[in-house]
Amino acid sequence: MIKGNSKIVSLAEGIAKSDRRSLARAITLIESTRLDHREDADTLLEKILPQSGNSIRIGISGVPGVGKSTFIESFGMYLISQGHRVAVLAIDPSSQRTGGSILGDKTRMELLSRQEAAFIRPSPASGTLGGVARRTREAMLLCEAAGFDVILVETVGVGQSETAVSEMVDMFLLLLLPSGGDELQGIKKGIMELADMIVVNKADGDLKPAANRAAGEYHAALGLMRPSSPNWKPTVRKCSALHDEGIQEIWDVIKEFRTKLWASHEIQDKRVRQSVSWMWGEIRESLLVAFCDKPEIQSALNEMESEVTQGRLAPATAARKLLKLFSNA
Ligand SMILES: Nc1nc2c(ncn2[C@@H]2O[C@H](COP(=O)(O)OP(=O)(O)OP(=O)(O)O)[C@@H](O)[C@H]2O)c(=O)[nH]1
Repeated sequence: MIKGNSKIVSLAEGIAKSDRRSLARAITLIESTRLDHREDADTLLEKILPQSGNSIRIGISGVPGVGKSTFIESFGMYLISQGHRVAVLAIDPSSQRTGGSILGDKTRMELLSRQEAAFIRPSPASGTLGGVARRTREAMLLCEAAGFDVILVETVGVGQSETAVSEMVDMFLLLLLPSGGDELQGIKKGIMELADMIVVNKADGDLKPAANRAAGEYHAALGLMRPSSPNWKPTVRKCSALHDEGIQEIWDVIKEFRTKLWASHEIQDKRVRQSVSWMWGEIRESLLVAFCDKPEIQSALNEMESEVTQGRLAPATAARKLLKLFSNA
């Protein structure tokens, strides 16, 4: 117990001094599924919580190949040149299936990963989307406590993970390719609706005219949607991540977003809502785990399922019987 505590104290001190090794070790601790590690992680999070929150949290999404890592490298290097400290986290749904992460690995952002003012962490490699999102949120708090003032949370454009990311950030950026029309059809409307800014990447060379057209089409498409904030109309920008063009303009938009929505208290309110819904998500996840772990439930589950399958028991009745077993256990 004492040993555990002194470890936590030294981790917290390391984080407060922006020590990257302490930060990396702390994230490994919160990613652990061991019960004693979880308790240590909770103690650590409680300690660092007052130092968290001083950042702009930005979600970045886009289909594979749109240039996310090129963009994050270029954007991150620009931010560092402006005196910021940048943490890159990821939520990678594919890593849950394959056990390997395609996002946030260091080789994808070679230049950025060598910077003292950057911290890159791949997606937690296992667990449900809810579990992975939780650990990314916690990593975000730890990065903030370590003095990173811009947090980028990256995800692949496949749907559910975008929603998870949008629920933990202040602003959501959608990266798109310079091909309107067909692609526009392919993008789920729900994802477009999450975007506070659309960035058409690869606006360079032969792709420039297509990027202009695409930007116009996306602008028109956004115009048809009802903005989620009374103080912010989602906007479209073009850039070439490869040639570092348009990057400053994107940061200008982000700063404008932050200034406006901070003044209107929307960012603060959003963070409060996110925290409360995170708490409920945590309760749901933990209850389900506790439920499935109970031996009484495990031994009754098969029978109940087969009763439901064969139509002998209504699903709701089976659920209630199991819940009763759980609360009596
Ligand atoms: N012309 C041009 N090519 C770019 C630009 N940005 C990225 N690319 C190229 O697009 C390809 C994909 O870029 P990545 O940054 O790996 O894309 P990603 O979205 O991270 O892809 P995944 O790692 O598969 O998710 C690479 O060949 C890049 O060189 C750009 O601004 N202009």
